[in-house]
Amino acid sequence: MNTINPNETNSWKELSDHFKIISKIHIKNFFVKDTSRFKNFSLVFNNKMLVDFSKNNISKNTIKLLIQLSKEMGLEKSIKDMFSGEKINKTENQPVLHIALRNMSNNPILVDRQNVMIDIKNSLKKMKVFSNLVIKGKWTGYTNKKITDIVNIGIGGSHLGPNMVIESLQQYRNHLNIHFISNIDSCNILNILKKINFETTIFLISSKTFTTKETMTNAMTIKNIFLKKTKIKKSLEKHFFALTTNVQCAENFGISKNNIFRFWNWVGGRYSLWSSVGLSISLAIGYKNFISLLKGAYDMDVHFSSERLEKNIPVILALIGIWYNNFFNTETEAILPYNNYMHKFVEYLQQTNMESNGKNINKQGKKVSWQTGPIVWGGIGTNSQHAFYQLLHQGTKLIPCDFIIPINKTNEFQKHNIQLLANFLAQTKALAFGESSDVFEEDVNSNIQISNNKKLFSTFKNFDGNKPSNSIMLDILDPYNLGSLIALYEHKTFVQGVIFNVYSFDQWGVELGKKMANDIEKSLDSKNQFDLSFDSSTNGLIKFYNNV
Ligand SMILES: O=P(O)(O)OC[C@H]1O[C@H](O)[C@H](O)[C@@H](O)[C@@H]1O
Repeated sequence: MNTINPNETNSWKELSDHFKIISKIHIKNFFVKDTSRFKNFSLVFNNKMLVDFSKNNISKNTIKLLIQLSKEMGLEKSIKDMFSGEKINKTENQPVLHIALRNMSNNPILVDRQNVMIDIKNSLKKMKVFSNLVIKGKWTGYTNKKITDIVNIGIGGSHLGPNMVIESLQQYRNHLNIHFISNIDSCNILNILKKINFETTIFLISSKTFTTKETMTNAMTIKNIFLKKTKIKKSLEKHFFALTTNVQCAENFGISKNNIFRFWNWVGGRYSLWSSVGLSISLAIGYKNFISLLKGAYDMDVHFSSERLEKNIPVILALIGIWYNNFFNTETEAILPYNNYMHKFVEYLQQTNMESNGKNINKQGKKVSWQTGPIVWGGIGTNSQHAFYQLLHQGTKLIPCDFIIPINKTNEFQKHNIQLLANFLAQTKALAFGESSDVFEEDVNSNIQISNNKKLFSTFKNFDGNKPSNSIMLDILDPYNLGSLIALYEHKTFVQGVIFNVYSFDQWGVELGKKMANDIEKSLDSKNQFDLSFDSSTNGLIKFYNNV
């Protein structure tokens, strides 16, 4: 195991010195000095994805030093360890093998000397058969009607991935309506109940552990309402399914054996959309498209595990992220997809990144003295341009951005597509290069007496530029490219975790809140006379609730 901290490496010291030079250079000057800047700082994946990282505060030497850092932190070995099924999730004593779920090669992947590919292939077969039956109307409900609606009941990784993929791939959707119940807030259930007919709806209870409170409470409520209506216990067999690693708990809940779609403990919750947790995806867009999604991710896995670091897209994006996070001390990064269907992408990435690398203890159990995972946020373009871009352009915070756009030339609204692309290009250009306020003077309303205030007025309109961004262009938004894009961000997160020297595949930070919620829930039970043995704030809030 690597035992070095990033800030103890030689590269870190070199990068700190290098930062003092680079931080004084405006991005536009890198372009002046190097007329082949785009060529030198962009990579193409499979002729389908272009990653332009030229509009960053980096030189060739920056990349060289960052790669040196990754080598000192043992990145190459860490990649090998993950792909060969080593138990790299040490705090849970598990391998991390979402890459096995999309392994399209014939190579076996071993966990405790067992080839997991056999179970994975069987699971895929089961998903294929079931998806086809439902889509073709051959799986019917308890009154023999065809299925029209699917409700996925799950939260966190058992919700965000499938929800994001299904939203992003709207254009590949079939006739099935897909709904998600995730929140314990009863508004969520009530809203979905208004839309569905139990006779034609199936429920996928999606939970790796099958113990998550929200999911179990929601599933039990739905089951009770369902049985009240059907009055036949056997009707559950036609309508209730489990996507889980915990077969026993699913059976105890009343799910029949055949209706359990298994996956395994070595799949992290936030990396589980490739497993049976993706059943809602396979139902929504068809099994063939689900396989294309996996294939896109697999090709990115091959690129990530075999390409040299200098040309490795997830590695380069991860290192640029480290450069800002740890040397420029930026606290956040913005993800800005220019595609309306991708409106759930940021929410999904927040879990991937922030749950993985939001850690303050290193692999040796010591408090870190360097910054770890950034705050990930963002929104879709062009809407966000009219909401928060003001701060990106003229605020006091430096926010590195990823602009993402799938090219769209096919539909009849070409004017819209062109305007969308023009905005995408204009924003990254404005951020990087800025513009002197003189350019705007001719726009100034002639009624305004600007002569005295001219200087003052123009400062408000000044764009300093020098704001970094990556541009990611996809040749189309299809299952294959979306798979590649998701895998790219998964691996970026992994690389950063290696460099931060933290364990990226556990999430102990979510436990305390869950435990406290259980204790407080008991005290809210009126039978217990509102136990007020907490701190004065919690007690005060409970008293207010009690008196309303
Ligand atoms: O799939 P489940 O076991 O129900 O877990 C659902 C989610 O809850 C947990 O609190 C974790 O923070 C997530 O990583 C996980 O995806």
